[in-house]
Amino acid sequence: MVKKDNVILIGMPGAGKSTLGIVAAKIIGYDFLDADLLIQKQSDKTLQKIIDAMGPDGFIQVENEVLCGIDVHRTVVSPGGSAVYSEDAMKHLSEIGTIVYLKVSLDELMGRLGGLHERGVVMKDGMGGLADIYEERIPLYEKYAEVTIDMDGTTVREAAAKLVDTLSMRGAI
Ligand SMILES: Nc1ncnc2c1ncn2[C@@H]1O[C@H](COP(=O)(O)OP(=O)(O)OP(=O)(O)O)[C@@H](O)[C@H]1O
Ligand SMILES: O=C(O)C1=C[C@@H](O)[C@@H](O)[C@H](O)C1
Ligand SMILES: [Mg+2]
Repeated sequence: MVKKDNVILIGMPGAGKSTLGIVAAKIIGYDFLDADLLIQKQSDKTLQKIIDAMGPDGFIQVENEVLCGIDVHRTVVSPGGSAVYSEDAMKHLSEIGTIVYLKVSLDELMGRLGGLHERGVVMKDGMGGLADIYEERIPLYEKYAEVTIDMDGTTVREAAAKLVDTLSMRGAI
């Protein structure tokens, strides 16, 4: 059986997967892997270029393949917010780690991101903005979450502490 010794952060763009992933990894002595950077490295293109060239579905396919190939131990993994569109990838990630959903309200995300300008996100046809993405994805984050942490109203430092405390209490690290 594969050892489930990683921590996988999921959640909306701007939920803090990348920001908290590296801070938490330092606190608990794990490695850190930002899967967005892995996609860029393996494709030799920026995320935005992949999305522009292949469209949302093409990007999701690339992301799925890259996530399925992740083979790490004692690592905090931060995929992009769109990872939950890929069933194979989520199956693989849930086999190698504990899936932690960083739950942040739409209001708080709006405040953090100020909309979606300058931030490459997978926006399917007919979607108008962050609220549409939020509505479509919340059931997916909830479906895959083994642990859910409400991060509204926290500073980065408080959120990192909350993440580490929760993981420790759950025996996930
Ligand atoms: N409590 C908090 N926890 C995490 N990030 C916070 C918090 N409060 C504010 N922020 C800010 O919100 C942003 C989170 O962005 P980050 O890139 O980490 O999100 P992400 O979940 O990795 O998104 P993506 O899916 O696009 O990769 C950062 O600018 C960070 O400084
Ligand atoms: O949530 C999203 O749709 C995305 C988030 C980013 O991290 C990247 O993975 C990509 O730009 C898509
Ligand atoms: Mg990120």
